[in-house]
Amino acid sequence: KKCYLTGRWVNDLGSTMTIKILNANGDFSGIYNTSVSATTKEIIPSPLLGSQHPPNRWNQSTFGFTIHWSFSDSITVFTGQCFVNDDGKEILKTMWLLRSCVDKIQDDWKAILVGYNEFEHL
Ligand SMILES: O=C(O)CCCC[C@@H]1SC[C@H]2[C@@H]1NC(=O)N2C(=O)OCc1ccccc1
Repeated sequence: KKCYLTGRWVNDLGSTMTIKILNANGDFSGIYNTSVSATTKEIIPSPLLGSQHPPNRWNQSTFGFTIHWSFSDSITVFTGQCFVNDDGKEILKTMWLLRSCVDKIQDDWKAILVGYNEFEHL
């Protein structure tokens, strides 16, 4: 059983994403709907662009994507791997780096958050 990135995913925080394959070298795009916010701004869907190892090696492929948040000045980069677990379910194990926009360089130290999330196919 192979793990295909295309389609809809939900993570342990309840955030969802939809991935569509762009081309044969594994580039993809999609939409990310986060369910958690560090801001008071209204959360809206945000575009993502990414790439994964060549489709001819779909099984357990590694990938990365960037989310250009539509409701903040932050950028988040995810990286992970697509696994099929013992029950035959497709799981994305990911970690991300969030770069939030700080007002001055002296605040650069507090501009990065790191996180990890597991996604299941919807
Ligand atoms: O979505 C998931 O399930 C995993 C990712 C975690 C939530 C992401 S981090 C960047 C973005 C999303 N939520 C949020 O408030 N964001 C944001 O950009 O807020 C602006 C901000 C961030 C940090 C500090 C202050 C403001």
